[in-house]
Amino acid sequence: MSDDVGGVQIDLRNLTKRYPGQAKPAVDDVTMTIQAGEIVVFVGPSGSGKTTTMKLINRLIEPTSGEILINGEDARKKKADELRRHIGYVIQAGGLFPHMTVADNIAIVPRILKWDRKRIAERVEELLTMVGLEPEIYTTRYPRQLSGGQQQRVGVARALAADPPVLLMDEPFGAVDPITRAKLQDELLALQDELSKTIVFVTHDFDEAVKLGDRIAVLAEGSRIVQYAEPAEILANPADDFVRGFIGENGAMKLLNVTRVADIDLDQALTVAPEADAAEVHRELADRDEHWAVVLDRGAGRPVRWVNREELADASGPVEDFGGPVDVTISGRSTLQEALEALLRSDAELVPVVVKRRYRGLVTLNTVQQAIASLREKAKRR
Ligand SMILES: Nc1ncnc2c1ncn2[C@@H]1O[C@H](COP(=O)(O)OP(=O)(O)OP(=O)(O)O)[C@@H](O)[C@H]1O
Repeated sequence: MSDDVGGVQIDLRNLTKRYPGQAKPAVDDVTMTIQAGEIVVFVGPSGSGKTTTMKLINRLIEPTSGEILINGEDARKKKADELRRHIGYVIQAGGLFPHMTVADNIAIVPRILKWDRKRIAERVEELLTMVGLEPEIYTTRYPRQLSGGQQQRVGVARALAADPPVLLMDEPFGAVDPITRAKLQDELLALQDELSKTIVFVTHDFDEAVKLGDRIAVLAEGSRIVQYAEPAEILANPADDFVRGFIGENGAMKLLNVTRVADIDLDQALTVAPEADAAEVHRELADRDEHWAVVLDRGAGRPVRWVNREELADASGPVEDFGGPVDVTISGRSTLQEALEALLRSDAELVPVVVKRRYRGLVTLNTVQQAIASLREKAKRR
């Protein structure tokens, strides 16, 4: 995420919504802080109150009691219309007006704000480009002439029109096929890298929450917050069986997917120069009771070969004549899942990690296992 945070903090304080005629409140005394520039995902079963909580933020629904502070200011003290101009809102299938062109849909808020024609046209063009739709083709189309994914992109463009600090997204990608959905998710993350809005995102899909969320709020009935934490922490240490139920069977695999190689303790094997004496390397490995050495090239510090101790028994001459070439390396940005994939794909028992072309350490099956164990430990201590 960029340092330049475009979003603002949102505070919900003892927020309650009781619909008329309902025995239980849909939102029951919810208190939480949504930090500026973060994507916070609400996940929870149908009827838990996710949508109601979201609509309380832009006052499409008025609370029965409690407070909503946006950038420290009481949302209820503002005119609802005025408030909504600073909060973009995206719903399933984009929620576009069918009788308006793409350009007119996007221009709704700028027109209310009385921008001049030229400024609006420029903004529409800029936004369409930003969401990956060619302005020349799409400005004059009507929503029915667009695919589901394209409608969704226009919905996002419309929500961003007046550059609001806050975006509310209510199951925006629920109505598109899985491939388009994954693409839209990637696009949202790329946009967010640039814009750093404060985004509240509702979904019932835990995998979507893990992919998009800086933080996930797992909600139960009454919008009760069962756990509110970073995805890795929830995966490593689910608060209870309710959260575990949401994660599903393969929580450990999902944890591999949200953990980056740069953030774990790597194995540190002996590193040697290509011309190092094989017998000496063997002795040193035996002394250290280690199995592998990594040969780094001269100067650049890139891993070029790996050798194991057994191969070096009775060997003589330069170590570069032994062992095998390093043909797979991974970067610090890779996920543990990608590291595991690389390990299983290659014949090697280890995969060197290379950051800025320099060797940093190794990933082995043991490294992966240790990393998961230590993530769990850390999450428990919190
Ligand atoms: N306008 C309304 N009048 C009365 N009850 C309502 C109204 N809207 C929602 N509810 C009730 O409030 C509770 C929370 O609904 P809400 O739509 O916020 O849940 P949700 O978690 O978003 O559900 P879903 O995932 O199915 O969209 C539900 O019990 C619902 O029946």
